Amino acid sequence: MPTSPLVLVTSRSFSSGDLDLAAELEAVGARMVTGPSTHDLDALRPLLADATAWIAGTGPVTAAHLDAAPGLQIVARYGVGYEAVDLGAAAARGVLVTNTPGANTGAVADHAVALLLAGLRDVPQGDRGVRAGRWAVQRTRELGTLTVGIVGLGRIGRAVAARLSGFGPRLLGFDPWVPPAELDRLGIEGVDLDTLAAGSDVISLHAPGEEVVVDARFLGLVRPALVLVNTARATLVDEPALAQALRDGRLRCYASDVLGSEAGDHANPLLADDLLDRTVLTPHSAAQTVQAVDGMGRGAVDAVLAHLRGDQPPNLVPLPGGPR
Ligand SMILES: NC(=O)C1=CN([C@@H]2O[C@H](COP(=O)(O)OP(=O)(O)OC[C@H]3O[C@@H](n4cnc5c(N)ncnc54)[C@H](O)[C@@H]3O)[C@@H](O)[C@H]2O)C=CC1
Ligand SMILES: O=C(O)C(=O)COP(=O)(O)O
Repeated sequence: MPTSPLVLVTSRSFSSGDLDLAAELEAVGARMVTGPSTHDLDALRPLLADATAWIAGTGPVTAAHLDAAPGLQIVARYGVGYEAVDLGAAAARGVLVTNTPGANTGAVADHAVALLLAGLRDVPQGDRGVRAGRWAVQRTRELGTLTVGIVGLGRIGRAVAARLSGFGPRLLGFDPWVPPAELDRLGIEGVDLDTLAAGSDVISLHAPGEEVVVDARFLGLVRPALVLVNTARATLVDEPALAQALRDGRLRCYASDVLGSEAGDHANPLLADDLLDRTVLTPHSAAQTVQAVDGMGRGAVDAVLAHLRGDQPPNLVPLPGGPR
């Protein structure tokens, strides 16, 4: 192990759970520094210059970040999604990448159901109305009578399906990498994306944010009463097209934990005042439970400690051109 390796931490909630992870790093002689979770390159440059390991938040990890970190050996994503990490650039520089699969599955699945029900049953509108002295109600629909489409049937998508099965809706699913027989076993009808778009009253997104799924074409297929739930990534959605579709009444509600402009940028089209009653938004908080924060921290620190010991870290993300 190099003398006193520097571990850069840029996740919002590292060590805010019950574990003292900073102490675990210090116990092996590592020094820990923290940087902004936005991964602002200018702010990170002086910290990256000396870093051996980077416990990274959801911000971008680009070739420029890696070039600013000549001694960096491992990027341990604190969390699951790694679409913002330039894997090709990491591979080219011999930098390992890990993530923490499963650490926040329950937290995010719970949150998806919370957003789904809030959007379906007008919970935020009701709250605002009561506070303003308005007790007017709109009829809403019961989840058990509806069809829910789940895009992405990995850990979180399946956990959402399991939670929803208690409510009794029909479940449709789209995931090109899960065989139809496997979906059958989970009580989910496997369909193509267009069938899911046209046939669902609620759609919940659980695919990685590597490509746009909800684009203008998709929005042209959906039902006017649709509640669209996104606890995955903003990059799955064409946000300007979605804002326009909500405005035109082509779907009922967007309930989302993720926005293209996070951390206080009010320029996002979905934050327009006239869409207040058609959106339910949370601040990327789906994974922020005590259990998930500990799980993500545990996973990231275990990866860094294994690497510093000279062992293969758990949960290596396959890199382009690599063996896995
Ligand atoms: N809001 C938050 O705080 C959190 C968000 N996430 C996001 O949720 C995503 C899913 O997480 P997990 O279920 O743990 O990952 P996972 O890797 O277990 O599942 C992802 C599934 O999506 C499928 N998939 C890939 N491309 C697809 C496509 N184009 N259409 C449909 N399915 C596709 C894969 O085959 C896989 O089954 C993560 O990639 C991450 O971006 C994850 C945790 C916390
Ligand atoms: O696991 C993921 O991919 C997440 O999005 C978690 O994000 P967070 O650690 O809550 O900023």
